[in-house]
Amino acid sequence: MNHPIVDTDTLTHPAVRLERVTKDFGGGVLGLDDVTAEFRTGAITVLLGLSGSGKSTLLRHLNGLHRPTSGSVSVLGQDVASLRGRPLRTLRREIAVIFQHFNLIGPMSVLENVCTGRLGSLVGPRLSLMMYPESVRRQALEKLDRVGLADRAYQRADTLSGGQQQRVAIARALMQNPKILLADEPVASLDPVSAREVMSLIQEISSENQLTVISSLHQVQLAIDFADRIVGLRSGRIVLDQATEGLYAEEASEIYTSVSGMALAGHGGR
Ligand SMILES: Nc1ncnc2c1ncn2[C@@H]1O[C@H](COP(=O)(O)OP(=O)(O)OP(=O)(O)O)[C@@H](O)[C@H]1O
Repeated sequence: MNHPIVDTDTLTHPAVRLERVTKDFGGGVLGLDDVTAEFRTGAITVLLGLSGSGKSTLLRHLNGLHRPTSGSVSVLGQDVASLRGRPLRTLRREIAVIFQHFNLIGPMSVLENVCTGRLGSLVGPRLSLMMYPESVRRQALEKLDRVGLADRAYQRADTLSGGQQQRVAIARALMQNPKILLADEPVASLDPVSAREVMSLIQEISSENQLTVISSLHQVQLAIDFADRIVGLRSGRIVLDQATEGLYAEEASEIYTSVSGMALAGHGGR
């Protein structure tokens, strides 16, 4: 009997669900304010919003770096806030994170940096390339090849351009074989061409691996071009939740108006 290749149960259930999540940082600051949202398996969702609107706070709830003051966060069917120790580490292996500043170890080779993506599942310190099992080094080379940088494997990471460094960070993330990729302003430090290349790579990888991507961004146009859905935050609340299909460039500034609560400069700002 043939078994289905795609796990339909996984596809129909959201990878992530937040239910009435509030994060009170004290002093009257609500990082999140009664947020309810679902993030579908294999979809790319972009979080938009002004600085301080709660995008990073939301992302940090998904891998247990923040715990909600009230409400619940379910990731891959698990209640994140109830996890500690090993079960939390196990869940975190399913969740890769990439950052604005790439977080590579500059003096180390590109290949060594990619190998560190497997550190969570290896026992003992791995300080040099030769200390990684051959299978890990081979896998790292494959991931580098996937992001188009196999020819840079033995170069120091800090000699690469910003766009290339982010692609190395994506290769490192892929070493976890993650189910979820959290991207905290992944292209904020890049020029517009490199930014599009990185977003395009994330889109391809998401579709190849049914990878659920949740990314904060500041560029509405990139969100429209590369995401399935936009979630807008303002003062910790969701003020917009919209599929990008059929959304046109002219609507971009309108979206930002809803997210920021003010019109963009040059578009009738008050
Ligand atoms: N650890 C913390 N302690 C106290 N307040 C915090 C903490 N982390 C975030 N905040 C506050 O919560 C609110 C949301 O911050 P957050 O970093 O999530 O915003 P953001 O949308 O990611 O901003 P940016 O685009 O600048 O990264 C802000 O008012 C911020 O000052």
